[in-house]
Amino acid sequence: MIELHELTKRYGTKLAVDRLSFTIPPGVVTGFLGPNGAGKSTTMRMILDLDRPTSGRVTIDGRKYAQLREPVKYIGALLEAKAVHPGRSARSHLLWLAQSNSIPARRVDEVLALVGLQEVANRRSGGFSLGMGQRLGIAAALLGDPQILMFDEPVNGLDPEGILWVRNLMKRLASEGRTVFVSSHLMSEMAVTADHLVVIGRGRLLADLPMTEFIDRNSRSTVRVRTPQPEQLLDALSAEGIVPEPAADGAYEVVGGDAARIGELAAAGGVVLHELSPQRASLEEAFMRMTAESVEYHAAGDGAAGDGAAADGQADGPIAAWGAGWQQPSGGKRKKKES
Ligand SMILES: Nc1ncnc2c1ncn2[C@@H]1O[C@H](COP(=O)(O)OP(=O)(O)OP(=O)(O)O)[C@@H](O)[C@H]1O
Repeated sequence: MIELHELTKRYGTKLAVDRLSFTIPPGVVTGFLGPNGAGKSTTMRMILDLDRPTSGRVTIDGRKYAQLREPVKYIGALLEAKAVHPGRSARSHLLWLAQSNSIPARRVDEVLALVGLQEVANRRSGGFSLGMGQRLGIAAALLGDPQILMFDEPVNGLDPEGILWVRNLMKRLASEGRTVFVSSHLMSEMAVTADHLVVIGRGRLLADLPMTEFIDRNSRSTVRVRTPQPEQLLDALSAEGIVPEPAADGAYEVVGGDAARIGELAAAGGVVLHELSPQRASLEEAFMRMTAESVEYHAAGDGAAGDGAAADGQADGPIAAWGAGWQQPSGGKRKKKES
């Protein structure tokens, strides 16, 4: 388990991480999301004692990183920056890491097999593709067989097969009872990998809750209805004050509607339906709505928070949509990128 208590990092006048407090529990995959510059890497670096907090603290199973004997056996990490000498082979890099952390050499071959790099284990890592480099970084993180794993953008540069492999690896590690903390810009991937989400914006905690709750709380649920008898449908629904909105493709949408009730009303009115489908927002839409106010840079002319942003995902949109379990980020209007 990793615990952050009021963790803060200031670089000169820049407040990169602002009093972050949250717990990363074992047994689940915890996703770490935030717009560019939100402070994710800085937070991860402080967890690993690579950056000194300005104030606040991090504990790993109740202890500070510096108090851990042989830390790689407690916590393994893949950070974005590659830390491998390009002239070294994958095997010699891992052997060097193993020797300096009293890990038996046979573990090197185990992790090479685990990440699928056996065949290139003796090649110079300088010639590795981005994806192979990621696999080597993951192998290094797993070397000490730690109970806690942290991955910053692990699927970066991986092909679809590699992405699937990382997804299954994360899930397996969590199912073994390990703590798995992972950041990614690939929302669709995060949506199917993480069980729990921690979202930050401008260094501050925006949300800390299960994935499904994050999406449900921060999205507009709608029911799509398609019929060859639109007038009869509108009549049938109006009996209960339901007013569908026409969608661009000829269907109708009922915001906050109950699909079962709509179906019953349509049936009672003898209305033929060609479609009746509840719509669930994607993680990307929910994320865009929630972080719209805390994005550090937007392209000039970027009206919405992104393609997935709902029309009402502005000013009080994401704030109003959240209950007591989240905090409003500091700062006012979005900053436009200067060109
Ligand atoms: N060494 C540093 N010196 C000064 N400012 C820094 C330093 N490292 C990070 N920052 C600033 O702190 C803020 C947080 O950066 P950080 O890299 O942690 O964000 P991030 O969420 O990981 O972003 P990204 O998703 O783009 O990787 C940014 O505004 C960044 O410019």
